[in-house]
Amino acid sequence: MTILPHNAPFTRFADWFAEAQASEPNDPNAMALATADADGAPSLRVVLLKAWDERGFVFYTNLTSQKGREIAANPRVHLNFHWKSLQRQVRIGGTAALVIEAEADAYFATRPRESQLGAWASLQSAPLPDRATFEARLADYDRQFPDVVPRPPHWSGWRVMPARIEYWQARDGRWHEREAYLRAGDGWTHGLVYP
Ligand SMILES: Cc1cc2nc3c(=O)[nH]c(=O)nc-3n(C[C@H](O)[C@H](O)[C@H](O)COP(=O)(O)O)c2cc1C
Ligand SMILES: Cc1ncc(COP(=O)(O)O)c(CN)c1O
Repeated sequence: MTILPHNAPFTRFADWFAEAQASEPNDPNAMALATADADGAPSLRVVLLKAWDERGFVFYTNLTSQKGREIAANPRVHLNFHWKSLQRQVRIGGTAALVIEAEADAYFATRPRESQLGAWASLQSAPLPDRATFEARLADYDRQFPDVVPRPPHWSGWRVMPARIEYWQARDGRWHEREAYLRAGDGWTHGLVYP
């Protein structure tokens, strides 16, 4: 099998993502993120892609959330983009690693103040007794940080470093096209998959 250059699967991602950004009415960067707990039980939720390059695909979240705890214990994850109007799906399987502090700080600084305060006030995935409790916590942090809101230590980014990337394009009669890239050393192997 041919070994393709290191950037081979990413040029297709660049094309498809640009087309999704031009055509999807909402959140073209939304992707489902699957994690598994220590017993192998899967869980799935949507997060937003905030950066990507040949190193991987970055999203930000609370590190003490369910997903944060699961990834810390088992960094093997899966991502799925479904661009409905383009009838396309991209599946990315790989391993997550925390972004460096400076990268997380730089992204956090671009977020609206309300979102920054939310990152402090939300004990993401923990039970919330009532909405007023969350609102009181938001008000507390609003007072605590009258100027710049620093990035909370429990909030950062994960970069999913892909081991497999599959591109799926719908075709008439369900005769879809599937093309998979598998990491092989410094490069990638590539092949078609039955629909
Ligand atoms: C379109 C969309 C985008 C979202 N983006 C994020 C995100 O980037 N980071 C995040 O922590 N939660 C995001 N959420 C909320 C998550 O889906 C989820 O509810 C939350 O992270 C808690 O997940 P967990 O309990 O499995 O950790 C998003 C939800 C939707 C519907
Ligand atoms: C709780 C939460 N955290 C983080 C994000 C990431 O996006 P942003 O940084 O644009 O808020 C989202 C997006 N919906 C979110 O809901």
